[in-house]
Amino acid sequence: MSEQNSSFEVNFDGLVGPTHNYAGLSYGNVASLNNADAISNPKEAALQGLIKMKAMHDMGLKQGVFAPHARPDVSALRRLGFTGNDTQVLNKAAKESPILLRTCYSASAMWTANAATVSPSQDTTDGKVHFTSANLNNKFHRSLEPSTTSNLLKAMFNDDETFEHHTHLPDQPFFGDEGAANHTRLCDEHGAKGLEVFVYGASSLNQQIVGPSKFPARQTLEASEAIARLHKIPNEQRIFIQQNPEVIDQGVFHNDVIAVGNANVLFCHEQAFLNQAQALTQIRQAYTGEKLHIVEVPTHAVSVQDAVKSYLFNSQLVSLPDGSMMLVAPEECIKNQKVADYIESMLSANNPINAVKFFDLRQSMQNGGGPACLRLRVALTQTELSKVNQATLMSEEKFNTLSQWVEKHYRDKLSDHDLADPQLLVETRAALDDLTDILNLGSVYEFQK
Ligand SMILES: NCCC[C@H](NC(=O)CCC(=O)O)C(=O)O
Repeated sequence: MSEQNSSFEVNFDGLVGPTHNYAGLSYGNVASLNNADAISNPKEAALQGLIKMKAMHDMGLKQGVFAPHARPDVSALRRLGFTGNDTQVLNKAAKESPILLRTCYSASAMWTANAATVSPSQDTTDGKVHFTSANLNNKFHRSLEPSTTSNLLKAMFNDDETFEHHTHLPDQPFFGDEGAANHTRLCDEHGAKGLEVFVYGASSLNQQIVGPSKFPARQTLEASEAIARLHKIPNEQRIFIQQNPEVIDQGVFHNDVIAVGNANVLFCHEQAFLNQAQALTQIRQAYTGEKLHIVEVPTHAVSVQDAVKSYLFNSQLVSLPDGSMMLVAPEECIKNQKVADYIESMLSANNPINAVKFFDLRQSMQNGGGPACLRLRVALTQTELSKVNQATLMSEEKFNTLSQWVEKHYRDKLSDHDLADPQLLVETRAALDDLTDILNLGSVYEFQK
């Protein structure tokens, strides 16, 4: 491959929105439920995210920014029967149903691993990069995301010859889709053909497939199959694997809480997949690259409970420009002795992962989102990268502008009580109006149309 058209993985991180709060909305997500009444700090949350983005950029990686959504979602509240002007709608909702008000205030779009599934041009028969926004219909607050996500994706990847955008799958549990959190791509290098691994939690049609019994399976096989079809991925370049229903019941609500892939490495817990030995054999057989490394973590080293608490597998695994591989982990991993010990032993063992960097992402972690949840990966060639909206790419200058923007517009404390304050809506709209200029997005929000 010529230097001119070398390929990269670009991570588009969700910029945490000004209404980041803890509302306990995600049944099956242990952190979200445990922190239901905590007071959030949106300013700190956004800055923690920006520091990670800047650090990735400084390591020579390609880094992008994904804008937050407009919250509160006043039109969702209107659709639910709250009437009057914006202030009246908020007042009525605060009085009649504080929980609905919380859902419409959620900043959950920050977890862009759930924004969409992306297939790079090397994997698609038409040679385009395909995007399907996730319908996220398992949780009401997240089901509000797909149309704005599509607007944003189109404003970021705005070139019809290069990028293909698909409408999210029908808004129905039958096609429950949580985006890239249940999808990974294995390949010798980012510019090579990949094997796309789709991980589902249950099937809507096949009753033989037994899902979890306590917590919901958010991704269905039928959704994953539809996406593989939409993205024009040849049969031999895709595989569908079932997540272990027992770990979903222990709080592994997305596959990226128990496994992460990068290039030719799959890093997973030994209980990640149903019938794991067989599942890994299938993956090995389907892999057409030269060498696949599977780093499987045994339960005696790290229990499922420790994996859920520390978010070890929600680390990002990235290939650095010098060809080495780094684990980008949440700080919670050092605080857990077993996990810290495991990481140390893994770095010196015979596998491609040879460095680790820890980040303080506590504000996001407390809602169940680690480093990998916060980013959407898009593998692009140099030419494709040149077609991306350049204002959405991270640089020293962009980092400074965005940090100042956060300092100017964000509150440092948000509790349930604050959500009834109509001033918060005014503040968020002013912030997002500024942001769409900074990121050159045009009018992507309903309130701007
Ligand atoms: N990939 C990480 C997603 C985390 C997200 N948490 C939330 O929506 C919590 C929101 C709250 O409880 O306020 C979820 O569960 O989908």
